[in-house]
Amino acid sequence: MSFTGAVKAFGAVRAVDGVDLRIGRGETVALLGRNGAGKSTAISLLLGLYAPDAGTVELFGGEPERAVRAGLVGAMLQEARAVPRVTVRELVRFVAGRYPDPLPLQRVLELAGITELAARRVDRLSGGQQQRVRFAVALAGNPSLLVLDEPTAALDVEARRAFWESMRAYARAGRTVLFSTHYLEEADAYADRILVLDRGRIVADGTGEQLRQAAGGSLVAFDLAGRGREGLQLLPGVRAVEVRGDRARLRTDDSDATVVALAGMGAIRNLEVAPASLDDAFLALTADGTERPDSTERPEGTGRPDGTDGSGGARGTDETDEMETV
Ligand SMILES: Nc1ncnc2c1ncn2[C@@H]1O[C@H](COP(=O)(O)OP(=O)(O)OP(=O)(O)O)[C@@H](O)[C@H]1O
Repeated sequence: MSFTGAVKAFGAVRAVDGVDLRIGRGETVALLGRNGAGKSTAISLLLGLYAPDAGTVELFGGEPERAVRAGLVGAMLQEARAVPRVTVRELVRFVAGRYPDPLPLQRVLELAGITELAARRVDRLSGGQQQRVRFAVALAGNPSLLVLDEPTAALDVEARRAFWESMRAYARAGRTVLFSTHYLEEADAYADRILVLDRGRIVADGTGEQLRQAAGGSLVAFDLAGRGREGLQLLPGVRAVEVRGDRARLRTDDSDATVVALAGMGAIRNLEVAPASLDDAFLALTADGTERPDSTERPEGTGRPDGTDGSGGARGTDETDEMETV
């Protein structure tokens, strides 16, 4: 799948604002971004629901619509209204029947965790149950690419865990999965690659670890014990300083150097060093302040992920042409 300079605007709002992107076969990719960042619009472009105003979007080497019609894509969108009167089984069977090589019905119901709901009417299910039915509908055709827009938004903790297990089982068989989410920990745990979208642009592209690095590798916290914050910003490695009450938190690229400098100042009361969380990374990447990289370039330290098997080393952008693209 590829986006090349893709733009989609609604009046003055550029919901997708010049996105360049390639996703290879077999990748599991998370799309992260604040409300209104452009995730759903990007997904709609990918599925051919919108045509780009500028640039191109390709799926399986051609127009998205063609790939969708050929049954290569299964999608779970945010606001599908339940079809009245049909049962879960009837709906899933109907959808599966429209694909050339569907999964067996029982398998779909099992993967979506709705075996016991099969005889129930779709329009009488709870929000979370309907969401699982939408997942079943997306899976039914055994698509090569699964696109999921906030798939776990209405799910309880148990259903969420079951959902991710099924998604993983599906992805393990070599399928490509693209999902959007607001849950950073889900992106970190289940995607090999995280794309952060902000105001219609991709501001980061890498593994969770790479994003954490890009945001500033570590957090160093200590008690100010009455001293001021002056000079902390200038300590080696420090990128950002936050003071709450008597406690200072420094985001640093080089925690060793920062700690040595703090020790030299005698500022080591209740000293703590912790890796930056993905939340920190996300906030740094999408904040309105100066910390946000204000171009479409990847922030330093991010790049294409090296996959999760640890065998391949980092994939440079210059190799992307060799990637087998969805
Ligand atoms: N059909 C539309 N008409 C007008 N504006 C739209 C339309 N769809 C999206 N937008 C605008 O485009 C921007 C991106 O919206 P989009 O739904 O893609 O964001 P999102 O990242 O999916 O947000 P959320 O996390 O809230 O679902 C927003 O400013 C939104 O208001």
